Amino acid sequence: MTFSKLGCTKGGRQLFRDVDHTLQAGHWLYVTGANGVGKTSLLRMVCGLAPVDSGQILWNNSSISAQRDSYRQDLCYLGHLNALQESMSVQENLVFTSALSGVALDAQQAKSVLARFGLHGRAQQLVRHLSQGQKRRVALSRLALSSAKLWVLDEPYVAMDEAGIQMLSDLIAGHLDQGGLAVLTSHQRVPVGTHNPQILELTAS
Ligand SMILES: Nc1ncnc2c1ncn2[C@@H]1O[C@H](COP(=O)(O)OP(=O)(O)OP(=O)(O)O)[C@@H](O)[C@H]1O
Repeated sequence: MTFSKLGCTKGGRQLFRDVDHTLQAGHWLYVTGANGVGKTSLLRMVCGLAPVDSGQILWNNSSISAQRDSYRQDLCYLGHLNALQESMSVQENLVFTSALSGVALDAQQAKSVLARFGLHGRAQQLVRHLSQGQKRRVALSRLALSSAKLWVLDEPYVAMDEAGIQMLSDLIAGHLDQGGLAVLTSHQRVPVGTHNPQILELTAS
């Protein structure tokens, strides 16, 4: 994935401009910078959730805006919010979001991924009855079910305890080992196995 002279304007204010970076398969990009500098805005552009104001984002050497459907298949995005249906059970949420990406998840698969994320026995519980950290774990367990090549994660470690942080780091490392890519923001520096990050520090323009 390549950023070419990428720029972002919000509310008439230029946040950043002329950002150039290339991320190869098997690597991850750690987007850093002060509060409000535009990290989430950058991630939203990478996901196609916000238009690219200036410059380009290339995926497989062509602009993401020219290949929206196929690009979406290659992408798994976890934002600040967990994007869970609070009134549905944990298992229903996993089945539902898997179906949206064309994967038919059975109960056994759901149980085993939940066990892996320390949520054994929670499959039938309503999401609204989970703690913040448990909700985050459900959201993150979607990554383990995703075959997307590019993971875009906005503050994925928020509300996670030490075991959860390790679990997620191992998951990302496994993804990179298989040739995946990840772009993430975090206000805490997190090691991802032996994978050193490429660092993109945004600064106010
Ligand atoms: N739709 C919008 N209209 C106007 N301003 C916006 C809009 N969206 C974001 N902003 C502003 O753009 C700036 C960057 O926001 P963004 O969420 O990208 O920052 P961030 O680097 O992720 O911050 P943090 O570290 O606090 O999460 C902020 O000043 C924010 O108020």
